[in-house]
Amino acid sequence: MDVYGLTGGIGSGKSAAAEIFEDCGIPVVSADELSRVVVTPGSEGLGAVVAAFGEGVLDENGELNRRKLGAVVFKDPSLRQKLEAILHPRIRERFQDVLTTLAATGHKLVVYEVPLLFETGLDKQVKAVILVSAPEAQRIARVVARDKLTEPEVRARLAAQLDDASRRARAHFILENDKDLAHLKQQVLDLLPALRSGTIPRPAGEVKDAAPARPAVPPPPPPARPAASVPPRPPPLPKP
Ligand SMILES: CC(C)(COP(=O)(O)OP(=O)(O)OC[C@H]1O[C@@H](n2cnc3c(N)ncnc32)[C@H](O)[C@@H]1O)[C@@H](O)C(=O)NCCC(=O)NCCS
Ligand SMILES: Nc1ncnc2c1ncn2[C@@H]1O[C@H](COP(=O)(O)OP(=O)(O)OP(=O)(O)O)[C@@H](O)[C@H]1O
Repeated sequence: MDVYGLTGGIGSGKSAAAEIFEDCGIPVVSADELSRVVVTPGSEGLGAVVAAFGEGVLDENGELNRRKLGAVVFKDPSLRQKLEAILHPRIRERFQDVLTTLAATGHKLVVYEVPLLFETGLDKQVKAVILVSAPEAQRIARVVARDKLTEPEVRARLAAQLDDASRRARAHFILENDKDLAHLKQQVLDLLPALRSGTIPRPAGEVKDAAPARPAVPPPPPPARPAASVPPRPPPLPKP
């Protein structure tokens, strides 16, 4: 089964692109969603988070207070790494379970939406990387408008992620999401034949760094002068 990684910085439009893939009948698994599944109340994952960060990260219903935990871990890289060390192996395990189920139901390809695809080295394990890209200011404005995070909170997450230029250099396909959703949708539709056939271009960074390619067919030699163009020798002069 072919796994395509879908990634991008915060607010780039990963979920928007994921929805379009799903509308096209391609299953999408979201690492953000799995990161919620592994900390549901009563789960072993939530127990591990509480053991590491204390009961203070739970709300009155015993659920993880994600905003509170986010405020803690995005201020301190060592605490963020501590949380990632708890959650990432559990997310990976869950993903393998979902993959097994999808393969058993006859699916040939799946899109895995992972914000930290490059940061976790997962880009090396997928068939190809699809990047959703948009200018930083636009991404911040979108997330703030979504009313989920404040601008300083978004900036703190940005700081914990790879920059977009590095992502662009390493992605096989780039969806430019700096216009409306119809523009994004058209790019996803244009991408489908390549994903279905497995035709993967080289990342822009690799192409730029590579030695100039030799022409596939050497240029033809210059044409030989046609014999007919040689003026005929004049007949020998009569002997005196
Ligand atoms: C800190 C948590 C509880 C905050 O939860 P919250 O509901 O506010 O955010 P959510 O999980 O929906 O993530 C929203 C976006 O934040 C960014 N983000 C999330 N985790 C991280 C991280 N560890 N590093 C950088 N950016 C991150 C991503 O762009 C993501 O799409 C949560 O993000 C979390 O558990 N993070 C650690 C797990 C992780 O690395 N998840 C990313 C998927 S691999
Ligand atoms: N092309 C677009 N035009 C207008 N709004 C958009 C566009 N793309 C995405 N949005 C909106 O911007 C917000 C962020 O998009 P989305 O949630 O898809 O990003 P994301 O990369 O999944 O974000 P996060 O990293 O926070 O999970 C959403 O409210 C979404 O509806």
